Amino acid sequence: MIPDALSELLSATQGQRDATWQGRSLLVINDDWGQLVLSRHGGHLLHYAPAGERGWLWTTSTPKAPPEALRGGVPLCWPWFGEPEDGKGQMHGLARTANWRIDAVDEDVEGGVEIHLSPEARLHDTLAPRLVIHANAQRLAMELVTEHIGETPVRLTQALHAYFAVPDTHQCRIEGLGGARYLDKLADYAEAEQTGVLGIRGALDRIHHSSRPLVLDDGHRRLRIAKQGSDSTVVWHPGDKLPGDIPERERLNFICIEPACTRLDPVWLAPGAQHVLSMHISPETSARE
Ligand SMILES: O=P(O)(O)OC[C@H]1O[C@@H](O)[C@H](O)[C@@H](O)[C@@H]1O
Repeated sequence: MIPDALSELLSATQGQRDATWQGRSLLVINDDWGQLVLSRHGGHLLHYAPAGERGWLWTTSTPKAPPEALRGGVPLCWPWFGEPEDGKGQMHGLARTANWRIDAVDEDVEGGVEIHLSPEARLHDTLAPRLVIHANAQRLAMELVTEHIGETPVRLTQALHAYFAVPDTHQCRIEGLGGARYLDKLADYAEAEQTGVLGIRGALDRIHHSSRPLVLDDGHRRLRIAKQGSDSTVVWHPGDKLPGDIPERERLNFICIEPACTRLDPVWLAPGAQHVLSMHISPETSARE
């Protein structure tokens, strides 16, 4: 589900074009394979839909203007997830509020598009990120690549903080986390184990220790969410206490499922090394649990 203004931009677009929305510079693609909207602010994917389908991602209709982060789509949490370790700096890192450059848009790659982005300015002394997005009628994949360009090992935490669009959060079932240990952020990081399918009934904020693929079943559609380079899966919904940039009428239109590297599995990157955090989303047709 995306704001009407973005739907109108897409309707007025054939192929690809640049546009602006809410102070953000966008790349808008409406092609035979499907649709995609990408904001340069944050290197932030706001929308993806295979042709003829309802969008897979939710984006708020009342976003804050830059330099604030936008809620929805897939914000990039980098080079830290959550609060910074030293207490200095903004929640979820610098990438989601930085300006990113679109380095390349390759059309007709596997029947869709491949987009390469990198930050306009340096975001870290020794780590350099870049993002690759692959989209076609069958799948959406994202790779957040981090290269170590310095001299000493560095600790990295991060997330692809995806907001999935759903008709009713309370009807969703998340399959594939059964047996995984998790930290419950709403209970002072108490540790527990997930039993069976995860349903959402209210506020939820958990870091699951898992590298397994999941299925998000929203009652109408089943999406398979696979990942690499990540042993943490964060599941978040604010419940009734909505952040100011989510209108009440959209409260149950999303659920966040975030492939991540967190305090459970920080990456220690050595000089010259590279880490890839990736997420691969595709339709799932068979029941798993
Ligand atoms: O409001 P923000 O900074 O976008 O964060 C939203 C949520 O993001 C989730 O990833 C965190 O686990 C939550 O604790 C947090 O509240």
